Amino acid sequence: MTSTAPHLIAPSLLAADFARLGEEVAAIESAGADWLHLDVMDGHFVPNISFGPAVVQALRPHSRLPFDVHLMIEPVDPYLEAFAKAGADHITIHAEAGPHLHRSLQAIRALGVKAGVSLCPATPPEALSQVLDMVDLILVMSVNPGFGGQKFLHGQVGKIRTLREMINKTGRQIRLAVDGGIDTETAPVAVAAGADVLIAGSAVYGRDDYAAAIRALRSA
Ligand SMILES: O=C(CO)[C@H](O)[C@H](O)COP(=O)(O)O
Ligand SMILES: [Co+2]
Repeated sequence: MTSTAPHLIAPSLLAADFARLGEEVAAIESAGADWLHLDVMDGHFVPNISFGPAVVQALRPHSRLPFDVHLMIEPVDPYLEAFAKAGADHITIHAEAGPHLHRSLQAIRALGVKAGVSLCPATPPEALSQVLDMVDLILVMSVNPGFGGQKFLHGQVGKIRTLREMINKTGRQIRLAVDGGIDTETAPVAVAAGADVLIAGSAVYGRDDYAAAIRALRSA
């Protein structure tokens, strides 16, 4: 079962040149990206540290693209307002990042931001069965979160398929994103399973020609 919505390409800033972030954000909009994916890592929930709300806020004037903020942090609740104020359009939290997923999703919605929830590779799709009415976006991690440039875990494809079926049954418009190891070989696999947002770091920011890389993913 595939999605009827147009597929979106969301380059991940994690693979950009951190010394030139403003230019990198503007360049990816000109290259035809649909969203900008921003990976926030805390060195606690994941074994890496990236950037926080101050960087998101500094980048906001450089692009009109929707800012898709992927929070790999624990706890999340104390930081939601800061990311919303910084200019996040979507805030995605991890189902594994605390015992009160429902409360955190309520808090995101109360901030007027689209609410997303992400699943690590070891978490089953059923973890979301009680919150499907509260989410605008589901993000399947096809690598273990924390680093760019890892290999796509093909064992996650069945989960993408199951989540597509769960989403279609709701009748709600919920985007299904796949994040990690997406390139021209794995993008068609993810889309065939039902994904409609492709998040790609190395396969876009790791290339010289961003527009060509985005076109290649779109047509793959
Ligand atoms: O959330 C992430 C890592 O935790 C990144 O979004 C993801 O890994 C993108 O990088 P790549 O396309 O290079 O795998
Ligand atoms: Co991400």
